[in-house]
Amino acid sequence: MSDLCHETAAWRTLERHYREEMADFDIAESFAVDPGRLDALSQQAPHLFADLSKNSITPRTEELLAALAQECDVTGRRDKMFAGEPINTSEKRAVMHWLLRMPRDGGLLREHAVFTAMTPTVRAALDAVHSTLDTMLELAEQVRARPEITDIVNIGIGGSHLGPEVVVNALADWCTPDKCFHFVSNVDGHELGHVLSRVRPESTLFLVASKSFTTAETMLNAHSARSWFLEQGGSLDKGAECTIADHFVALTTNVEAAAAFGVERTLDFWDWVGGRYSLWSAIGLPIAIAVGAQHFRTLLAGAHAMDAHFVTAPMERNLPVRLGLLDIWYRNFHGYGSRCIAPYSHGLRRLTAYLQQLEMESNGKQVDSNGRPLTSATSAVVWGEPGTNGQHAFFQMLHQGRDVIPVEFIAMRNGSKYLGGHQHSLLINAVAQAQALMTGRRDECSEKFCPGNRPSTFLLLKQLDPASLGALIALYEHRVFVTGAVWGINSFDQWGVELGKHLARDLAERQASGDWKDVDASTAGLMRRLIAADLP
Ligand SMILES: O=P(O)(O)OC[C@H]1O[C@H](O)[C@H](O)[C@@H](O)[C@@H]1O
Repeated sequence: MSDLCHETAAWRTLERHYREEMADFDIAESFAVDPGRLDALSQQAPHLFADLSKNSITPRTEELLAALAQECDVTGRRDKMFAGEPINTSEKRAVMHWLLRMPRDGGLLREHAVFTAMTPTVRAALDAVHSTLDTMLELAEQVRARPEITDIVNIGIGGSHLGPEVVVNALADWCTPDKCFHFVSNVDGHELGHVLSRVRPESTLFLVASKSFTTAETMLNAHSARSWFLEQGGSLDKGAECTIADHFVALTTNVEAAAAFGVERTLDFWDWVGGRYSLWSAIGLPIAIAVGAQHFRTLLAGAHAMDAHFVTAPMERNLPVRLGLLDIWYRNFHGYGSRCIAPYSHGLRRLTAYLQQLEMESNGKQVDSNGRPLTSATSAVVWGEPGTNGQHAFFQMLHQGRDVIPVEFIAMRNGSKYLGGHQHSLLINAVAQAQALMTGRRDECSEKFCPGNRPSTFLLLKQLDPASLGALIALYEHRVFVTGAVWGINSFDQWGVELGKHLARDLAERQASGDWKDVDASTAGLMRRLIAADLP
């Protein structure tokens, strides 16, 4: 048995199924043929309902995809992750973001082997998780109780930025109205400069969030914030009124580097928390300050419920597995190159950016975890915008363009506390778009013709609350795990990103020395133009 997915028997069967049974498949017609279609292809999962029935699949497709998952040992790989094995092979690290949301007593998994057969190392890690969590939530409550702190500035990028930003935006109804939250990530001075022009040192708390505490953008922004703080009357002197010690907190695994930077208060986490999976760790401090300890724990509980579902639900009713396999079906058998995310929610306006890192940084790889080249395509391009805005922009292409792009609708039955009457209109639009993509407009000719038969998935939450949001994000994490497991890749490293960082450092050194030897003409030419004082 080969462990390369495209060499499995299940893969060949799926190719045949695609060619022979699905070539003329029409989603709308399939509802007439199979009255049980909606029930078979939809399900309840923790905190959300998923309708997969408007996809180009049949129950038979799902059966064959499940056979592929079995042949690729998806559950075996999952169990290794939940046993704390070093499945991030290139960095020799365990992958245990799920541990960050496991209750001390194992919660929903207390009678499952994940908890009962936990190794002493993982058990010790769980203890450390809870002790840091308690400290973090205590600190969050202290900050919430300080009325003089009116602004929280989170300085971080990638995983140390996107998750907290998504959650704080999404949980706006739960956030303290007493404080303003600013998320600074770009090294473009405009971003930090703009924030600093609107805050005062004595009323601002800076959170320097960086797993490595070496990321160039974050370090430059943190140093600039520190200089600004001192220039504006802040002090290094512990006896002073407005001190760095009181106004800067570091969130990192690199405690030494944070101390060297001069931050006294550090919340740490561990190398087994991947950056893009870190919002549940100390990186979540801005969230905890925004929503408070209790709601942060509820966010964790929602994610834990999805973890338990992923670990215990049978394959055919396991939502992360079903969605992950659907992604394989579209990417590898239909050849669709992208997937559109359409959250019908202003609160989720940054979700797509978050998912772009989660999916494309995890699974945008071309070798498997043993370094063998993959001939099958991997991560699709993930893109999108909230509805209904997207309807007035790119939805035209989704309906009538030549490319078929599966769409993911995410909606909440209950809306924001503001202007509740708008929610109905928002939801109707989401459902109508999914319907229009499927049915098209086939009775018209030429310009008005819409082909229809365009797939979509509909995820429905009761409301955008801490528990549902936790479950939704964990659902995506595990779905990415499933696709990565089928492709056999290591979803937890990011060597492509490292290349860019390395070359940026190299160019900075060359700029200082003026040595452009062995640098391609375009790169050297651009650098010379950047340096030239008399740029035309
Ligand atoms: O948290 P940091 O160590 O500063 O890293 C921030 C980000 O850096 C890089 O872009 C990595 O590819 C991301 O995965 C990471 O989240």
